[in-house]
Amino acid sequence: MSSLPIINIAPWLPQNTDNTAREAISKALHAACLEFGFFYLDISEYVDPAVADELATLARQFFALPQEEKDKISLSNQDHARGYQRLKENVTNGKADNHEGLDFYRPVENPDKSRPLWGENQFPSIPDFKDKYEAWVEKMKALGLIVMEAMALGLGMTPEEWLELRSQVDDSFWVMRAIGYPPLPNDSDGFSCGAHKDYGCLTFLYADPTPSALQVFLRQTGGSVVPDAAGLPAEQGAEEGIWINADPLPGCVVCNIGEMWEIWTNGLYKSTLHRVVHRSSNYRVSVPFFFEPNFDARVKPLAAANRIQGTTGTVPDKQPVVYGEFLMAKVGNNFTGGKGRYDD
Ligand SMILES: O=C(O)CCC(=O)C(=O)O
Ligand SMILES: [Fe+2]
Repeated sequence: MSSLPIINIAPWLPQNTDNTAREAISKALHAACLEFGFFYLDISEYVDPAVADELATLARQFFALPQEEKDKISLSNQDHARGYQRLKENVTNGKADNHEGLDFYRPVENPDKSRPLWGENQFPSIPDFKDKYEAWVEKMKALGLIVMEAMALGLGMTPEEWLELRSQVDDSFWVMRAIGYPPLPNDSDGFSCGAHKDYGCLTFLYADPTPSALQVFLRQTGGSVVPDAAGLPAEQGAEEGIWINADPLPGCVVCNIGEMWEIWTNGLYKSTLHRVVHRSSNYRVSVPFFFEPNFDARVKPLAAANRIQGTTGTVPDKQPVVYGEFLMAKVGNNFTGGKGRYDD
């Protein structure tokens, strides 16, 4: 059992126009982001859950291929970001993660694989794979804008303020991943995926039904400091709280906010640590979609957040970032030290 809220996005779908219902959802999003930074988003009225299942099945087919087949679309053929990444190639907090992955990013004009992040996506030659994944990307991009608008209202933004925020996310530099997790060996002191915060805007995670794999760190004053936090940035490692399971729920994606929301809200909303510890005997598959700001978006504290904070005292403004520069700094390590995307 977990205590993360379940929020149904249905009232915000274009065909539904009941403003009272929309406001209630926006309030629920605001409360969830203040308290957890994580929630279940019920999208069963938006997509047929069978479509998400198909993505997991396709990913499973790919990961089941012989190693040399998978290596044919290795990220080292490209910009070291787009493509297949072997088991344990990703490193978080100094430890190899017990997963393999396949990453796709927003296509770029004039691709150049010698430039970080600027190469071309590589799709497996499994029938339907490319079409089904591209269709999901389109669905999730549209969902990103819907959730952002609902959150803007929850934060008390005016329609004009929303339009300005919308212009920062309307050409999202999105990332789509398929991740394959063999069981973590019992004697391993590592993680399937080490504790990290997502660095962008909104993550929509669909995972197969495997329970007790994804864990979310609930901040609780008086709880113990982050266990197993070795290697985390000090201010994160010093947070107090407990780990809870965020098991998949039918019809829902697990949604969490990334570090860009911390900046937009000047720390009012916190991006939350999570990790994967998969010790059951099956091969687990998850397919997160990362809805991110535009590459050139200048992300800075929003006036609406300052209005809320103004009532509780003065909070120093967080430093603005240009999303693309922030992203390059995050993944830049991949290209030099062979470090992974979750490393700070
Ligand atoms: O596989 C999961 O459940 C979570 C993956 C994750 O946190 C990520 O890719 O950022
Ligand atoms: Fe994550």
